[in-house]
Amino acid sequence: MSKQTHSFQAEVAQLLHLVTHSLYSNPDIFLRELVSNASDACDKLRFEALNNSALYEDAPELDVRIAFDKDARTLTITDNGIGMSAQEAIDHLGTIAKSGTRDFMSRLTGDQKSDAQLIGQFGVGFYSGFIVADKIVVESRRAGLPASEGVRWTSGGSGDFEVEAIERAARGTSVILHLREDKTEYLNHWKLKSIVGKYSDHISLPIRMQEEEWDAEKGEHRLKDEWTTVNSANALWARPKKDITDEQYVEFYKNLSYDSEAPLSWSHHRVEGSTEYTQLLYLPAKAPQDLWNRDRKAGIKLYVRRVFIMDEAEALMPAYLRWVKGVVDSSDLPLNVSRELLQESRDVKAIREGNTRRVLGMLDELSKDAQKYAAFYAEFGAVLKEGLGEDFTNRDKLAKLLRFASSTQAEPGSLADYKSRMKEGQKAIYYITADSIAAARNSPQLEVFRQKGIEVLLMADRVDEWALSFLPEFDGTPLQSVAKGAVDLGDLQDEAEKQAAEAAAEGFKPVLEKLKEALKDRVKDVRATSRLVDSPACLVVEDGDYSMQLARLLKQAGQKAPEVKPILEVNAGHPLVKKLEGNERFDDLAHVLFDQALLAEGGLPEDPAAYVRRVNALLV
Ligand SMILES: Nc1ncnc2c1ncn2[C@@H]1O[C@H](COP(=O)(O)OP(=O)(O)OP(=O)(O)O)[C@@H](O)[C@H]1O
Repeated sequence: MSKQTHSFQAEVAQLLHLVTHSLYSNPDIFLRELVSNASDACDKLRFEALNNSALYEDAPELDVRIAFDKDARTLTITDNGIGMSAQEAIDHLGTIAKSGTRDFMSRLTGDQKSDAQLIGQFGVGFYSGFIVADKIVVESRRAGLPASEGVRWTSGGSGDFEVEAIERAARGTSVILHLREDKTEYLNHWKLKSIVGKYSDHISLPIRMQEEEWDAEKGEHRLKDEWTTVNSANALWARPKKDITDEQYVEFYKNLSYDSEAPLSWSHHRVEGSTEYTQLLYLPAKAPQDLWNRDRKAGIKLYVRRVFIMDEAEALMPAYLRWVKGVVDSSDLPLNVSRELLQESRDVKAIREGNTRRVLGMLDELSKDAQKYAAFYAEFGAVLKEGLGEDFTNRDKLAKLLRFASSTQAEPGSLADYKSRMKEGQKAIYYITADSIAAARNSPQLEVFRQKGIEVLLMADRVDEWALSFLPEFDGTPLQSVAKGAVDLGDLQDEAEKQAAEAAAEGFKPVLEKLKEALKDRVKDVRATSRLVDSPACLVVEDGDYSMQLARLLKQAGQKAPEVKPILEVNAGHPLVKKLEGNERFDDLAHVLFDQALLAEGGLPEDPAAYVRRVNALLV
């Protein structure tokens, strides 16, 4: 075959024009693309050789070699993979077949700056070479063809390319980049090695380079003869599970997470079906410092066919699982997928759902070991609750994983445990939120529950009230805050008690009216209650209102919180309340009653000095 000149397909010409006329946010990506092509070519050879081992010729060990020549200003990426015939070189390097690049082209705006940015994110396969080179020569021989059927493809990246036959003994492909004037930085061992380390470390083939040594006579660096492997050549997740030891899993986790502690557990699966990917997910033992930062990116690295694409691929894990570490390696996504595309992709959605299911499954498994699970929960329990508001599909699974302190139990337990201890006739799961578990445990609102031996869950995490608002029921039983609305213990309160309470309330009405008048600026209502036993009064809010505690939290966080006016509930049987009737210091007593209820509930009197003055006046 003599030298032939071919024109690029129109789209390629358009793409090349862009590549050669733009500035790049990240020129390093060309090496990732070319190494990935080289690795794909080796995968293809391996596959074809399954039925025809002669294709390996006398070189069964596959690798990728990166070499540079400072004098010639060339950088060469060589593989001993499948190679290309002359026709394949014309077809594959002259047209665009892959969907990713077509998609990329369709997103071009014509505005040079934004298009250049797009290229940086995408990478455009083989043509990325023109980011750094003004001429590319590809020499190749397809496995199985004789040495005389080699091909040389040459292009300056404008409208056309040349193809000629060459003699090539070695099977596979060399891509020779003639570097642009301003791209001398890539003629540097260290620079190339660091790009490989960053983007191609987990390519499972060895990527080899020649080490440099100092030639004192000539006063310059000289390349050594032997080739050393510069990547770890070890995509752990791509290996069969049975070949990986626990130590190797742990070591990989430490590299991945920079965590010095071993993970609690891990899960490694190849997911098959309409979306195919490998997931290797780890549950860390300790929460990171910035766990609470919801802007913190997820701990998942995304690979496409073992080529590193991005860190912190937040689209692959919901925010409430942002602390899970791991790797997802997709077989379906295009290599040049961008963060923007990730958000839209159906495959990514399927992967996220698969990851979520897997993590919840791992947690379910972990929860069978109460001690281990308690240690996990102490670190991550609170952030897990965010999922109630975030992931409705998995709400029931998530609810089963939650643990709460309880007014009657020494150790935190699950909602299912609570249900198994519910009293005959009890219709709700009762809970209280407060600033601390101690404050919740000693809250006056709990008195009647304690008297009747009814368990109440105690909650003191910041997210509790918000999260619980998304969990109206568990396994058919409603959840009810004991600090909201009137307390109705239903069948747990006997008829005689109810009637006695109503009668007492009737006789007590004039006092209630006076209290309402005295405290009209501070309360929404004043009413008699049967929820108190030892305390004279307590504060509650209406169903649907923010609790006083949540309003305080929001205020502390500098957020706008609606003004919550509480309801003062008083215990008509308490000696202090009995003293109110006809008392000449009614007004002072009323305010003290209110401020004490506020204190008991974790708040502070609006005017502490006035409170102290009133108490002192009553004491003398
Ligand atoms: N080193 C190589 N050995 C053999 N064939 C190659 C090599 N590099 C490129 N090719 C051929 O050229 C084609 C185009 O390469 P390009 O990088 O533009 O896209 P791609 O590799 O198909 O897409 P993607 O990078 O998204 O997988 C490849 O599909 C392959 O057939």
